Amino acid sequence: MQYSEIMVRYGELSTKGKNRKDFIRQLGRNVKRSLHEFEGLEIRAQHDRLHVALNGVDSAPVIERLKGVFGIENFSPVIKLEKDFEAVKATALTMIQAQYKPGMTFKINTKRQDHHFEFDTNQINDKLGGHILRNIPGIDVKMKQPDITLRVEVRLNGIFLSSETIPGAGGLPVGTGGKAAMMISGGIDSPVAAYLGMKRGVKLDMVHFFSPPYTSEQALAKTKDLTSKIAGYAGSIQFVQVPFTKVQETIKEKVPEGYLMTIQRRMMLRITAAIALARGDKGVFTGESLGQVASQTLESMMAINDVTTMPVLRPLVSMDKTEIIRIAEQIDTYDLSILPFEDCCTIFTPPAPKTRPDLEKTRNFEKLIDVEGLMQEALDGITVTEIKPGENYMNQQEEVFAELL
Ligand SMILES: Nc1ncnc2c1ncn2[C@@H]1O[C@H](COP(=O)(O)OP(=O)(O)OP(=O)(O)O)[C@@H](O)[C@H]1O
Repeated sequence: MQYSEIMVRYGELSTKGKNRKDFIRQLGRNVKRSLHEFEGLEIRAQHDRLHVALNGVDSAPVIERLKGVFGIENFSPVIKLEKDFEAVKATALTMIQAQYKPGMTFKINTKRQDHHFEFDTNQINDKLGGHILRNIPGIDVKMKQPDITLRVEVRLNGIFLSSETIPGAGGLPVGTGGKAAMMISGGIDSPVAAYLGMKRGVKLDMVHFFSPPYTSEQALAKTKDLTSKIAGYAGSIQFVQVPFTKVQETIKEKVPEGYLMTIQRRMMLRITAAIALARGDKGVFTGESLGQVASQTLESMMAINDVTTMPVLRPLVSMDKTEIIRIAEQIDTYDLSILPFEDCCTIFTPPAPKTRPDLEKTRNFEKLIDVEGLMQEALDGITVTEIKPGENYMNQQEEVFAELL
């Protein structure tokens, strides 16, 4: 069916009073960015709804994209007709026929803005309902929770028909909640935490630590691919890669084994907080949850958090692994995450790290390394890449390997 426009209903932002205007403007920008390659679309963000005029563009791929934009409660593809009631009847029938399966019920729901139109609301409901009943044998009318609701809006500039309400991604438009740094590994959890952070309207810069030659180019490429998946919800994401080999080697050489992991994490958080500050980010997100591994006890979090006053946000803190995996599957990061590439943290983690590190001991052991010097060296080595949806870094790596062979 060739629709003329998609009508988008706002989510939570409608309750946000004075911020409403900013939210609508940001959502408009985000929708434009996510639909940028469809030529001919006209996007108008108005105070109650956002309209995407299709101007002949196929609605199916546009609908798929809109499903990933935060701040949208739901949306409906709409057909706009001139005020010709015969045409309205014919189109209404085609729309319901397209959705009808034996046993289904329907109702017509009319709103009339143009009070000069030849029929009033009840007449329109009756006439269209009768036309459907006569032409689709077996279909029944049901007022409460019918399977199909055909919405008819008689506006000043035409008659608008819609019969489908497609759920949106919910949440708040990315960008309305400020900006933060996200510590992303190649694992299952951090991409899910990133998704949940963005769902609350936060724009994220990804920060990733890698340790060549202990971690491979493929492991780095995999994390970039995960970022590309998440970028589908944000338009594009800045990926900050931080060389971490020297820090890890020094810690391994100088610090007692039980405290290796805690001090490594402190260095990671310190460096991330410095990057965040320099980029105007107001917090650090991680994929930690309570009680999964040694770094994720309250004692451990206290010993690690000690290095910064920036808020450290952990959207997964109370989730079970099965819940996290379910979201990873839904956002299509799971299959990538489980590819077996090494992470710099796991490589240098001793078999028995302290699960309840002591804060004073941690601070004292850390004095054995040159914190400032190592931090500066890592910061001097960072590379920033702009990552867009649909990019594929792992394949590029395979091509490089193929050339070398
Ligand atoms: N190489 C890395 N670069 C950036 N952040 C990292 C890195 N490794 C771990 N982190 C951060 O520390 C958090 C905890 O990592 P850890 O490996 O202990 O747990 P995890 O539950 O396996 O997390 P994930 O599945 O995200 O790797 C990660 O979610 C991420 O936020």
